[in-house]
This record gives sequence, C-alpha cells and structure tokens, in this order.
Amino acid sequence: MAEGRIAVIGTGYVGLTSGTCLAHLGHEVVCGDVDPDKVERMSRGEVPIFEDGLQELMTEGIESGRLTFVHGAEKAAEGAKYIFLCLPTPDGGDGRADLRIVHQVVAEIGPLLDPGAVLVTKSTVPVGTAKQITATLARDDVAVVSNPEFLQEGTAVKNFMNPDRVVVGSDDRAAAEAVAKLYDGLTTSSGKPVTMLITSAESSELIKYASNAFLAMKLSFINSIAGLAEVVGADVHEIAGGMGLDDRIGPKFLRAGPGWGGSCFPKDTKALAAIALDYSVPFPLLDATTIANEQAQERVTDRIREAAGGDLAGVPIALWGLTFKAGTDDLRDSPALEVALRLDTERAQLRGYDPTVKADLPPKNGYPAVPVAADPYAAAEGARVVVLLTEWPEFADIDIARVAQVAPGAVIVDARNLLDAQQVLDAGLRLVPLGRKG
Ligand SMILES: NC(=O)C1=CN([C@@H]2O[C@H](COP(=O)(O)OP(=O)(O)OC[C@H]3O[C@@H](n4cnc5c(N)ncnc54)[C@H](O)[C@@H]3O)[C@@H](O)[C@H]2O)C=CC1
Ligand SMILES: O=C(O)[C@H]1O[C@H](OP(=O)(O)OP(=O)(O)OC[C@H]2O[C@@H](n3ccc(=O)[nH]c3=O)[C@H](O)[C@@H]2O)[C@H](O)[C@@H](O)[C@@H]1O
Repeated sequence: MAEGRIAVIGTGYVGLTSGTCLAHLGHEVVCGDVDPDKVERMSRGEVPIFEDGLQELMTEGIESGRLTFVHGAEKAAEGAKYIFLCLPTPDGGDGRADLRIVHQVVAEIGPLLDPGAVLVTKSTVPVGTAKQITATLARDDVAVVSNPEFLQEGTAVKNFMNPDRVVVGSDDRAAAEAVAKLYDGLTTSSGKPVTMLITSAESSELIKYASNAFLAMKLSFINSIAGLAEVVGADVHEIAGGMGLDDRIGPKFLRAGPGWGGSCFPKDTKALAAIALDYSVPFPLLDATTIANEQAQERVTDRIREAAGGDLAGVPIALWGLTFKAGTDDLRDSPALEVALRLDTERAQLRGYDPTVKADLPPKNGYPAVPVAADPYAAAEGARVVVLLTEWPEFADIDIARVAQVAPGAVIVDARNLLDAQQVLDAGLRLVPLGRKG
C-alpha cells in the first residue's frame, strides 16, 4: 500500500468513483467537496449519483474507515501525500476549457501541502496545465502529475477497476511512478495486467482530449453514414457490422443515434479545437465532428416533423429517454434534450419519460421545460409521435400493443433502432427507424 493518505478534491462522477475505488484498493482516502449537503449525505453512506456498483464499494469504504468525506478542499488536502483534483472543467463559453475552479483550488491548497506531496490532475485539462499549476504552486517540494480519467458514466466502477490503460504524465519520473503504483493490482476486463503508460505531462494531457475527440469523430462518422443510408436504401446496422469486422476499425462506438452528448464529448471536442486554434494548427476534423453531430440531431428532428405531417405546432410528442445515454441519470448536454429543444422551438407539446428522471424538468441551460410522466405508456398517451431517444433496455421490452391503445395511430421514431419493426407493424403503428428505410 502507498505510504501516505490520498485526498480527492471534487466528488462528482470522477472524484467519487476514484476515491471509492482507491479506498477499495486499500488506500486511505479523504474526499473533499465544496457542497456541504453532498458531503453530509455521502458521510451517511448515500451515493448522490446513479452509478452501478458504487453503493456497495462506498459502504465498504466507509465501514472500513478508509473512506471519509469532508467539506472543502483544504481540509481534505492537509496532510495528504497524493491530492487528486477531480474538479469541473466546463466549456468557458468560447470552446476553451474553463479552468477557474482548478486554479482557485490550487491557490487555496498550495501553501498547505506537505513537502513531498504530489498534486494530480484527474480533471480533463488543456495541454500546458501541469506546467501552469507548477508555476502557480511555486514550490520545488511538490510534484505535479497528469493522470487523466477514461471512465464512462454508468460503468464507472467497472471502468476504474478494469481500465484499458492508466496514463500518468509528469516531468518528475519518480512522482509519476509513485502515482502509477497507486493502481497496483488492477487488471483489464479480460484479466490481463493493465498497461501503465508513463509520458510527459503534455502527452498525457493530450492523450485524454485526443481519445475523447477520436471517439466523438467515430460517432459523427457513423451518424453521417446513417443519413446517407436512409437516402440510398442501405442499412446503417449492416454497414457498421461490416466496418466493425475490420480489426483496424473495430465494432465499438459505431451505434448510430440522435447524436452524441454528455458532459464531456461536446466540451472536450470543442476544447481540443480551441487548443489547435491557439497553437495555429489547422484541425478541420474537430469542427466537422461537432457540425456532423448537430446535423444528426437535426436529422432526427426532421424525421419527427415528417411523422407529424410537416408541422410540429401543437403536436403531442412523447420523448422516451431524456438522459444522454442509458445507464446514467446525467442530463448534461443530452442529445435527447437537444432534440427536445428543437421540437419546443417549433411549439410541439412535449411529455417525457426516463427511468432515472422522477420530476418534471424545469427549463435549464437553454433546454426547455419537459413534463415527465411516471411510465412510458403515460408519456405516450394521446401522442401523435413517440420518439425513442435513449437506449434504456426497458424500451426494447415495451408492450407495443399497449402503446397502440394509449396512442392510436401514433408514429414511433426510433432514434436508437431498438424496436422490432414487425412488432410495431403488428400493433398497427408505424415505425420510423434511423439509418435505414422504415
Ligand atoms: N463525467 C465523466 O464521465 C468524466 C469526467 N471527466 C473529467 O473529470 C472532471 C470532473 O468531471 P465530473 O466528475 O463529471 O464532474 P461533476 O460535476 O460530476 O463533479 C464535480 C464535483 O466538484 C465539486 N466542486 C466544485 N467546485 C469545487 C471546489 N472549489 N472545491 C471542492 N469541490 C468542488 C462539485 O461540487 C462536484 O461534486 C472534468 O474535468 C471532466 O471533464 C473525465 C472522465 C470521465
Ligand atoms: O471524458 C469523459 O467524460 C468520458 O467521456 C465518454 O464517456 P461518457 O460521456 O460516459 O459516455 P459514452 O458512453 O462515451 O457516450 C457518449 C455519447 O455517445 C453516444 N454513443 C456512444 C456509443 C455508440 O455506439 N453510439 C452512441 O450514440 C452515447 O449515447 C452518448 O450520448 C468516454 O467514452 C469516456 O472514455 C470518457 O472518460
């Protein structure tokens, strides 16, 4: 076990998962957050986010005494050997990452750190941030290490415990190796030892952005292929299957949908484009990746408008799925809400359902208010168009005959291609799939 305690600053999807899993690996971990209510709830063992497997490990950590929660960054950082920054780095409005919270916390905790402490950026931060933090700290006795996180929401614990790789970057080789050692004992999902990649801080910072932007580009590519497939009479599933059989392409991240979203792909793709621009390096693929994503959201909206007969004003529409993907309660930059916004602008009457959303959505971050029903059938009642936007497994098992009863004559626009066309037809409804003819 590592000598010295670990502090985790910021207990969101990344911080809470990392802190809990590091405690599970045997480390002593103190998590600090600025939100006192959240700290109080977590101290009682309550998991504030929807994340498979987190509750069990968090209870285990608290009961073992290895995992504790405190209010504020300073309290967590004081006396710690490793300080993991898991703070938000949102879009600053011009595409660049807003690092104000990171810099503010570094300024707060810098003077308190013990000599020999290692400050680790787990947040996704632009290239050059480790250098900037080193300059702000102005301490020769504290090392700065970049250790980006690659977990996916919904499978965060699994991804943390079985990563494809761990990337650690620093000018201080010994500090980087010490951070890599904290992950000792982890295996990949196929049981192999995890590759620990030690790089410069700059490479490590860019590996994170390059990975996210590359995945977003892959999705934009298949979504554009879906648009083409609809016109030429091909089937995007057959195409993705055929492409994925090529080892060099691989089958993952080729599921066409209503565009990609979430708290990271949109902001990180834009942030990488901003970095390239700042360094005067042409990188048109990144802008194209974002533009193609907006086109994918637009295409789904077009299909819905066509299904409604050309005019959306006053048309009752059910939205099945509101989160940015299945398996999470996260609504940040959700493609479902992007589509809802477009429909709302055209004055459609929306009603949503999502297994993790229990209350009506108020207008937020530019997205419209969406009344939320208790189940998918209540959402569909009286709807002229039902749109499947998030790939929750319960939609694949939906009782279509019951939908036909509550929404006779409705058209189902299946933006995740989850439903069986024949079943929908048998129930007397029309199905509009994505990336293939209906
Ligand atoms: N959500 C994800 O799946 C992944 C996110 N990332 C990156 O990790 C970073 C964190 O992301 P999330 O965990 O999603 O964020 P989040 O928004 O879920 O959590 C951030 C936490 O930091 C706390 N916080 C804010 N200001 C603070 C302060 N001054 N002192 C202490 N705590 C403070 C907030 O109260 C919140 O609990 C971002 O840079 C993100 O890009 C990286 C990989 C995966
Ligand atoms: O930096 C981050 O925050 C994380 O961002 C993504 O993880 P996440 O945001 O949890 O979501 P993904 O599972 O990657 O899905 C992103 C979007 O792509 C969509 N998607 C994904 C896969 C696919 O085949 N088709 C598809 O439309 C999802 O529905 C969702 O809207 C990355 O996959 C993680 O590796 C990374 O750590």
